Amino acid sequence: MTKALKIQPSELVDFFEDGGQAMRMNYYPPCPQPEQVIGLNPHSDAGALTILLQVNEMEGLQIRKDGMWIPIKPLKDAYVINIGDMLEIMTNGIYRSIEHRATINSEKERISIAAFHSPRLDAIIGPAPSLVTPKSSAVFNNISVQDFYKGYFSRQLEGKSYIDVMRIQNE
Ligand SMILES: O=C(O)CCC(=O)C(=O)O
Ligand SMILES: [Fe+2]
Repeated sequence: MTKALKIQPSELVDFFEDGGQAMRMNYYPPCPQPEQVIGLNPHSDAGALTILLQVNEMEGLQIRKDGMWIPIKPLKDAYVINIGDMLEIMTNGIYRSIEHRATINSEKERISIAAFHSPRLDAIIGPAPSLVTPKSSAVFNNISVQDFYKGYFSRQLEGKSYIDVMRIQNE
């Protein structure tokens, strides 16, 4: 990733030396009226990278692309890798976090396991210094990882609205 971005490895890698991994298992029971409910509200993940397994290969995960919801069909033994908000901030918006949601079906339960990877909690994250140039100014403010999570978990999941709070406003 640092090669692709043409930045020093230390500008990304050091943040993950004592980084965190958190895991969530999601169980979505079937519902006779699936169009009336949502499994997981539209959101982007807070951390840097998420590795997601659609355990029993039931459809339900959708990503938002150009304003449309696109289903991500489960592939056997394959993981889905999602970019989270913190990686969007650290790459100054070059890698964009993906908005996604989970829907419910009427026939069978759906199970997924997500592993969220995050910089160490006491780090201050912001756009990598060499991605901020006179031609491409910083798009996001710096914030501590702890404060980022505090803000993220004290709000409702609502698309990508939280990362906008970190955006530098140009008058
Ligand atoms: O169930 C899924 O496929 C998505 C889960 C998810 O987005 C999450 O746990 O953050
Ligand atoms: Fe998610």
